[in-house]
Formats: sequence, structure tokens, C-alpha cells
Amino acid sequence: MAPLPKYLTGDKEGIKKFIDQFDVFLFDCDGVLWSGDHLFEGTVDTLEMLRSKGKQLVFVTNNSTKSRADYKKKLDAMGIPAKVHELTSAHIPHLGGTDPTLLRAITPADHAAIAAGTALDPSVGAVLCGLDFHLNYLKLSLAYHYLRRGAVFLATNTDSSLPSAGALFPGAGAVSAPLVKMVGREPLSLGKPSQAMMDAIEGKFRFERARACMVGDRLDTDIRFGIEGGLGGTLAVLTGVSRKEEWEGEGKPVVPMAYVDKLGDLRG
Ligand SMILES: O=C(O)[C@H](O)[C@H](O)COP(=O)(O)O
Ligand SMILES: [Mg+2]
Repeated sequence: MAPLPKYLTGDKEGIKKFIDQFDVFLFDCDGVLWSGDHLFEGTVDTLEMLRSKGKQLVFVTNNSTKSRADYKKKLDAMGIPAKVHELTSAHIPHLGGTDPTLLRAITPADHAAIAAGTALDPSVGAVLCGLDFHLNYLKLSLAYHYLRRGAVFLATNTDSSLPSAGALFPGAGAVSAPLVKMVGREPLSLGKPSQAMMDAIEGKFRFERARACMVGDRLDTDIRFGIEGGLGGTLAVLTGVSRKEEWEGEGKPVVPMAYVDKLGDLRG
């Protein structure tokens, strides 16, 4: 049985010991640094404190509503220095997504064109489903027909919920759920906790896993991601989705190494 996590809020000595074990911190974003546009108190100072100790910080989000360039803007606006650590562009052609011509109600002409296949691009080989604040029936219909034609079903992640403005909202898993219902199979999920994501991060940053710590608000994605990735540590925060009751008690499948009430508590 995994030992209970160490509660670090208010434990100056414990916090120092914990931080000293790691060279690299992987930070989940929603529910850890911020809730939507609300930056949590202490986030900026905590990240600066870690940087001043020579720690490398990597931001690892499942949130697909922004490109890395947009995240850089968000971090800049919030006073968090960061580089756009973009993997060299994969040169994968794509359609759909934020295309404004799809932001409308489906029409009888769309039904006919989708059914006849004339609205479908024959070169599409995969449907990638992520968090989409503009999801609609037209996009779902197109995705469904591509899947029916044999496209590979992928998801950025299948998170059930998204923390924003201090509450929970439908997550990317709720976006792919109608398609799962329609095609009767689950997508291959590429975000946390998939180790494909860990391998990509490690390939880019070349860190020693034993000296890295994953900080997150979700047990089933972030903390699991760190544990299954063989990282030296995992730290849960209580400002997002998971509650401490989820790891308290016997036989809990995912238990972080330590937890704090909020990220800012790492300042000691
Ligand atoms: O539904 C989603 O896509 C996720 O809940 C959301 O984007 C999580 O982002 P993260 O906590 O990984 O920054
Ligand atoms: Mg999160």
C-alpha cells in the first residue's frame, strides 16, 4: 500500500527537504497555477522562488484551447516568464478546429453533403478531439463521418472536468463523449497520463526522471502521469479538481508523494 502523502502546508523544514530532492518541476496549469483567468495568489512568487534555486520549470497542460504561443502570452500577462518550448513543427496538415466556417448550426445542405461525402476531405486520416469551447453538431457530424470512414480516433486527453473561475466545467472527455457513444469505441488519449506525453517532454528537456517532480491538481491525470512515468516525486494541490478524500483511506489507486493546500504554500 502506498504511504499516505506528506502534508507540507506550514511545514517549513518539510518543504525545504521536498524541494531539495528535485532539479525539475513539471507544472500542470489549470487548477494549479490558475483557475481560468484567475491567477492564484502566490503562483508567481513560488515559481520565482524555485527558479532562484536553479530549478527547471516545465508547463505541462492537457488544455487544448490555446496554442503554445497563446500560452506564452497568457503566462507573460500573468507575470510568469516562460519560453515557447515548441517541438519543431510536426508539419501535420489539419482542418476543423477553430475554422470559423464551422461555427454555425448545421443545415439540410450540410446533412446532404456529409452523407454524400462531398463535405469530407478524403485525405483526413485521423480525428483529434480536444477541449473545444465552440463544439457544435456540425463539427460532431463531420468527425463522426470521418471516423466511420476509418479515421484513427485520437484525443488530446479525456479529462472529465475543467477547473475554471473556481468551479468545474465540462472537460475534453465530455467533448469526445458524444463521438464515443456514436462509434462505440474510446479514442487513444495522448495527454496526461499517457506516457507518450512524458516521453515527448523527456526527449525535449533531457532530465533525470528521479530528480523530477510532477505538480498537479488531478490524481487520475497529473499524479498518475508522474507515478507511471517513474518521476522522483509527485505533489498534489487542492485548488483544482481532486480532493484529499480521494487518496485518504486504504486501497486508493493513486496517491501523491506530498500535498499542499495551494501552490503558494511552497514559499514556506
Ligand atoms: O478538459 C480538459 O482539457 C482539461 O480538464 C483541462 O484542459 C486541464 O488542463 P490542465 O489541468 O492539464 O492544465
Ligand atoms: Mg489541472
